[in-house]
Amino acid sequence: MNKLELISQIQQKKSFLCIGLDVDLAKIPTHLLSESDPIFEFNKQIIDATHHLAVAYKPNTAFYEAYGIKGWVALEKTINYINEKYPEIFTIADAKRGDIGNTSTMYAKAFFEDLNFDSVTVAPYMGSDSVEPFLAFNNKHTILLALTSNKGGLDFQGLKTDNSELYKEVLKTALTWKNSENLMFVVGATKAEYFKDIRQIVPNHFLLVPGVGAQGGNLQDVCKYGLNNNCGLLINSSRGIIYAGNDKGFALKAKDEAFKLQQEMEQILHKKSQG
Ligand SMILES: O=C(O)c1cc(=O)[nH]c(=O)n1[C@@H]1O[C@H](COP(=O)(O)O)[C@@H](O)[C@H]1O
Repeated sequence: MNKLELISQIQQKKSFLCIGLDVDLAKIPTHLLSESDPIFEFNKQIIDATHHLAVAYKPNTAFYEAYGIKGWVALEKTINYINEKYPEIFTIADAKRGDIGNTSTMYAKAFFEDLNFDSVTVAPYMGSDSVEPFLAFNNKHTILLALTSNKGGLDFQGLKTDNSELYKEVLKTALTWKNSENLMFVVGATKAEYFKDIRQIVPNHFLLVPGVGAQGGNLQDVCKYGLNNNCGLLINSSRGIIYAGNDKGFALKAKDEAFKLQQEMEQILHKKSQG
């Protein structure tokens, strides 16, 4: 999917919501556990109930890898289901990869070619030749960790270099890499006060913003400086939406939570369009 298609979906749905499919068998409704593939069944019902409110889904691969082959099969079934039934939706493999060049190429093939995700999250720590193999894929997007939502995110990302903080150097340097137009950046919703500075360095790129909901990030605070003229934000909530209910009506509860965020987003987009 290209960026224009993503922007057009945001405009049509009046939403920039990304739903995180972080499936934990200990948290899903118990009646699903007798299904042959409880993880996929859970995802399918969540997706069917929320696809009109969300523009992206983000399975975090940890929640699938933890269940071995069965988990990986459920991940494959989930991405195939989204691509076949809701091809307009932007998909994110949250895998936080990055390695020496030839290894990164294989990671990129796994997520972009074999599984056919639109994007993958990547760590910048190993530098240009660990990220450029991902950027080489046409119409695929590499979402680079810039300033993460967790408390320890500042341990290294906030370190002062000779020039500025490390996360700012990551943003500036990444812009010089080949095919940098295929980049998006992760900035945590819990770091709303940093968005003004970040938008000065990357005014046009999309930012994936996790941390709304369970981690306490605030949508309005993020949007104050995070929005750009194309919206430029994908706001993720995982637990806050998918575990809103845990009985037979869980998908409807998830829909209600997604609807609340979508309504807030619609108002924010409307206000922005009024100047
Ligand atoms: O890359 C991510 O998506 C990510 C980056 C970050 O800085 N913080 C963060 O929470 N995430 C992921 O976003 C999701 C947040 O989930 P909830 O806190 O349940 O909404 C999880 O899958 C995290 O791994």
